[in-house]
Amino acid sequence: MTASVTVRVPAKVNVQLAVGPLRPDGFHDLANVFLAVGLYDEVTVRPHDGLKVTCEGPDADKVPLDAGNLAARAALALAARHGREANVHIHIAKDIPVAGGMAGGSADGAGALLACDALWGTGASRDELLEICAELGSDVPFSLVGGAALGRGRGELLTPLETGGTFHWVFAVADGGLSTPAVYAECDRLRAGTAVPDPEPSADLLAALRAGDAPALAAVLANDLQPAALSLRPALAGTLAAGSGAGALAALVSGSGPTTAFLAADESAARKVADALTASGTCRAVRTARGPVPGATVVAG
Ligand SMILES: C[C@@](CO)(OP(=O)(O)O)[C@H](O)COP(=O)(O)OP(=O)(O)OC[C@H]1O[C@@H](n2ccc(N)nc2=O)[C@H](O)[C@@H]1O
Ligand SMILES: Nc1ncnc2c1ncn2[C@@H]1O[C@H](COP(=O)(O)OP(=O)(O)O)[C@@H](O)[C@H]1O
Repeated sequence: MTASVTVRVPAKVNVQLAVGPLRPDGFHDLANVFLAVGLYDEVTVRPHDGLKVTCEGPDADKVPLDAGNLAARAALALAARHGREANVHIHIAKDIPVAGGMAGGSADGAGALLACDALWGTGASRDELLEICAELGSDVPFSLVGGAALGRGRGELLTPLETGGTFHWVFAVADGGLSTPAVYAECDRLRAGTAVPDPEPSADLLAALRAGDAPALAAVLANDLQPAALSLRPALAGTLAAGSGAGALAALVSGSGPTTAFLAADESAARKVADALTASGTCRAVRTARGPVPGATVVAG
């Protein structure tokens, strides 16, 4: 019997996040172009008497360890579908910033799902796993799939995208998180009274991804949630300016923030931007990562 299974799952940055009007169900239709980047959480599951979640890492104290944890919810959802108990100890080695707009919770949900499927020998199909992911959260399917993808609907309906190369990113991690629903609500407030178009992917952006052309991608990066994140956290403007001033090709808020993302021309440019951001004192931590990278992957067990 397998003693444990470990799954590695990447963070994401949204290279385009076009947000449509508020839907009656409280969500927004999106054109959400995801890129998986090489910052990872690792989720390990092993048999246990009952369900237990533990977490280690610099942000571990901010992660809920009860049944609200997305990893626990994933295990419970898979177990319920297959008529078994979720008797499992889930351990999360967390490196993705918490509540940072990089889908760390979603990563843990997708990771726990894949890990439990392997541990229990459930043999769930890819489609079933994706269906459970979509029930857990809008971003969870992408954490399973990785690479680059266009998310339609509330972000859960994925079409894989071709990429022609590797993009070099720098991430400035802010002090504290931002609540995703609060950022969407602020976006609605800021746009009240204006006509909000249906969200559409940018053809130029998809072409830049396909070509692996960083300057072309930089010219069209777009996040409709950025004004809302800046409104709730005005200090982020200073972080964006610090990275831009250090030679980043482009700077933007990652998803709902407050992590800010900087696209660099190459690895050495990324290093310079990272050093300048660290020296600027405008953020808590600085990380570099490349993308695209694969989605949730079993690495042990
Ligand atoms: C903004 C994005 C961009 O990729 O991610 P983050 O930057 O937070 O990581 C996502 O849309 C976040 O996806 P996720 O964090 O999975 O959200 P969910 O759990 O599905 O929804 C949480 C809440 O966010 C709002 N929400 C989410 C998705 C969506 N298309 N429209 C929304 O309005 C709703 O208020 C919802 O109740
Ligand atoms: N495994 C998890 N890791 C992190 N946060 C989680 C997890 N499960 C549930 N959460 C909750 O989800 C919220 C959003 O976390 P996260 O997914 O890291 O950020 P974001 O939605 O900005 O990408 C957290 O504040 C926390 O309350």
